[in-house]
Amino acid sequence: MIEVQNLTRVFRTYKKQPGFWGGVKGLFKREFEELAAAKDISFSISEGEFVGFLGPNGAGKTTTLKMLSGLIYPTSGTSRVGGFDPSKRESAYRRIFALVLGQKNQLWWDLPAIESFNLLRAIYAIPQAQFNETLDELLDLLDVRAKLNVMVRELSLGERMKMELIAALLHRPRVLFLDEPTIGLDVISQKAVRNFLREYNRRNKVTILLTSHYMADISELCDRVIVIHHGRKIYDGALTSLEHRNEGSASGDVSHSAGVGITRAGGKKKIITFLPELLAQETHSAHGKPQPPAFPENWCSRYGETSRTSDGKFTLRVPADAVVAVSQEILTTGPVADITIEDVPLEEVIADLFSGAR
Ligand SMILES: Nc1ncnc2c1ncn2[C@@H]1O[C@H](COP(=O)(O)OP(=O)(O)OP(=O)(O)O)[C@@H](O)[C@H]1O
Repeated sequence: MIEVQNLTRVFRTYKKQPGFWGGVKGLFKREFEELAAAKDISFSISEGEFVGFLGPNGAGKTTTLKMLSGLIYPTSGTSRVGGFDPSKRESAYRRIFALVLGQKNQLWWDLPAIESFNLLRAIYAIPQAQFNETLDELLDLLDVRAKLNVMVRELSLGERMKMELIAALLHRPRVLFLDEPTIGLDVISQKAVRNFLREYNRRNKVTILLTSHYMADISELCDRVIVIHHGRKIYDGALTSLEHRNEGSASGDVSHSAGVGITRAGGKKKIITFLPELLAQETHSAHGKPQPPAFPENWCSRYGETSRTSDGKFTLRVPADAVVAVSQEILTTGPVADITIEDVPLEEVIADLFSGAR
């Protein structure tokens, strides 16, 4: 459905010197700076796929989505979406895709959403019966029927985003480009939008490319992610494989743990956090005799990647296949008030990937 080959976009911007004289100088001698916002990006996406498009601020995500939507021309490279070349801006192409920019509105601010929807029906020449049916389905899925006649400017951010999604989907696009659709929304609205997108993708087999800085959006919706950094693609594959990349060097340090046979084999890592009990007694003497703490400060230094928080909790990163053995060792070493085992947060995995690319 989406084929991108060596897509590149270079922006040329005027570098103005500071101050009044800098401005005057610029009238006679202009200095330009070139920035490749997207460099040689290639990927292909099949019909019905829901793909996360990740990258830090300024990585080139919006620039790529704008090229795929025909809003800006590529400097070089080609793309085809649903068989169309977006840069030709054909009317037939506009009917098969939609772009939702979380930070921009396409609804008229001073009109109720229904008025904008009716206008879009006319623009896309959507047959009335199809329009009614689609609108009905979307209003139910997004639960905003009661807000249809409220001025857009009076809607909450979450309600407005839901209306923006309806506006984008009225013409039943086959491809949906979503640029941070949950930005600024509270957790409940984020969840509602995510549930909607999952259900809509499942029901209609729409191909979706989603950018978001909220990793919950990505982990809940996308099986595959494409990651770009400084305009270049640095990862394209399954989200689970990306999570498995956080196996790294530290896992090797765990192998010589005293009582536990921990393999060096990579695999996904987990975080074990525990709070030793009776912290107060550790540093005081019982019956006049000094008690060595069950978990001295350096207790888990053998585990390589460990730390201790100011509230006394130990945090260990261990290979997933060592979690049971390490937990058992912790629980037999001394009394523990609390213990949790978690996956390494996706935010951290992605941040590691970015810093590696840098
Ligand atoms: N019209 C433009 N003229 C000049 N430079 C631009 C233009 N649009 C984008 N850029 C630059 O291109 C780079 C990529 O911008 P882009 O908006 O694609 O990043 P992004 O990955 O979407 O970032 P964010 O997550 O912050 O939205 C940035 O350095 C930006 O300043």
